[in-house]
Amino acid sequence: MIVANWKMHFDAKGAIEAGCSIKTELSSAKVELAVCAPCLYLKELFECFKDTNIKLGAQNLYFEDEGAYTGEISAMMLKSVGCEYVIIGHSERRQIFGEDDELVNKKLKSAIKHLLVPILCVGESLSQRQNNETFAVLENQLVKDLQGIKESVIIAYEPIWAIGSGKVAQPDQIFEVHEFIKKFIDTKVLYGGSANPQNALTLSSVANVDGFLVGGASLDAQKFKEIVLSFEKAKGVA
Ligand SMILES: O=C(CO)COP(=O)(O)O
Repeated sequence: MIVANWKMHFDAKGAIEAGCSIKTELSSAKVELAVCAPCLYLKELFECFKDTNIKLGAQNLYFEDEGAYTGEISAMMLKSVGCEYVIIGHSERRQIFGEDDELVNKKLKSAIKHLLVPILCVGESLSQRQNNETFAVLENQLVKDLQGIKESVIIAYEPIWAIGSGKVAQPDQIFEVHEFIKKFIDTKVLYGGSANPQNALTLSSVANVDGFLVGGASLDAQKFKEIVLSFEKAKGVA
């Protein structure tokens, strides 16, 4: 599965153009694809992607269904515009917006209640990796974030130091972390962090990489397509 995380990019016209390009380039892809777009553009993208294999996702939600929560968007709302996936606990939300594991857990439960498939992001910072704390950090996140949750949640391993930095994690680093996560929860584990057309084949060759969560390179349909094709080639699904 390959997921685009557009983050806070594009105006309305740009988002629809990017969505249409992805549709043109990738409607015959064999792997599962999802585009996690800014909420404003979801409804129009839903129309664009209908009758294709490209699914729609959001990048965040608030855990209550409705109420006096100015500026927030709920799982119920996302579902009503055709979302099937939602990214939860991205490191940018944890670091910039102060989301803690308790909040992430509530958000996951709300997504599941409304039949959205959550993509839970976990990952260590550079200093945590340098201090050999990677597995302790991941275990702590997984235990707290997934408390009381048995339903299928997709996990994205996103080392914070690799996000948007051009510093991609090495295959052996990814392999051992994905193995650790899969021992904890039997589910798909995606890799995220500077995945691009140049490194996609190497990263896809890591046996327990079940896909990617792609930031920067997903803004360009050609680059996104090259990542998808490399993944299909490496996994023998082309
Ligand atoms: O944060 C990411 C995806 O959620 C990764 O972003 P980049 O692919 O831009 O490094």
